[in-house]
Amino acid sequence: MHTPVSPLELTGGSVAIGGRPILRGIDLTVETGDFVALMGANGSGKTTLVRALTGLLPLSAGELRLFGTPIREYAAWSRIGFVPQRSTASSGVPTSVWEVVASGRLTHRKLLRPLSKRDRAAIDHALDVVRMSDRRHDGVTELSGGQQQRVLIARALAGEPDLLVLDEPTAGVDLPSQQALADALGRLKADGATVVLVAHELGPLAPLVDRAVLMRDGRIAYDGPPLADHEVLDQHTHHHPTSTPHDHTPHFDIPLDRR
Ligand SMILES: Nc1ncnc2c1ncn2[C@@H]1O[C@H](COP(=O)(O)OP(=O)(O)OP(=O)(O)O)[C@@H](O)[C@H]1O
Repeated sequence: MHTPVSPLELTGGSVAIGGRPILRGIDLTVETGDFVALMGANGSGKTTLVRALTGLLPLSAGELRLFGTPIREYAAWSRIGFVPQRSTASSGVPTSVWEVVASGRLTHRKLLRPLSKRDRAAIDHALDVVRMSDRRHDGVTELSGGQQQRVLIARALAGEPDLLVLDEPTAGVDLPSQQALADALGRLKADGATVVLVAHELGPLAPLVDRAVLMRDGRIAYDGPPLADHEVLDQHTHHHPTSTPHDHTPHFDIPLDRR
């Protein structure tokens, strides 16, 4: 439960894709129990950073340690739960909510063994945390986008990770579902979970976030307590925060207090 080492420790981390530098010299340490939001404009490098942090993208420079172990020696992948961006819970094959969540236990199971009592308990608990227990027999395609996102979080939770990384869990999700997601993440936080999530806007997640890491052009521009809208604007830019995505104007539309 009490991990003496940092779940994530990236020093001087750089990533280049197709020879183009995308992340430059990132220093980021996440401690046990942190609830971190990676924020920033479109294209600032948030998704690339979470992919690098979870070992999905190689570093071109720098060092990454996961739970104290250098990435090249790291093997305990079941300690990390990853919910990728805008993933769909199903690809046309009718799959039940329970099956999707149960697939999150795969890293814990011996091949071809039936689910153990412990597996079933972890699956039930994960469904309960996201409040989807009563939908366990439904097909995932019958669910709203927000409910599907909760199922994907439950799938990651079923693996009982020590670190949960989520890429834009609230993107494209209606406000009541965002609130339901925030409630689920709030229950995890209350249990001492370590969470790193990408968020364009915090919305209902704002009260949970202890630390905001603001990305700008592949670098960390700010790392500290979440700032209110006007403070962010005062500190970083005088541009009105309505610039279009993928332009090169720095914009910090982080409506922490909106809604
Ligand atoms: N596979 C790739 N090939 C080429 N360029 C890429 C690739 N992945 C990301 N990039 C580029 O890297 C930069 C950072 O992208 P990234 O997706 O990390 O940003 P982001 O902050 O997550 O943006 P968004 O909010 O739009 O998801 C962008 O300029 C993007 O075009």
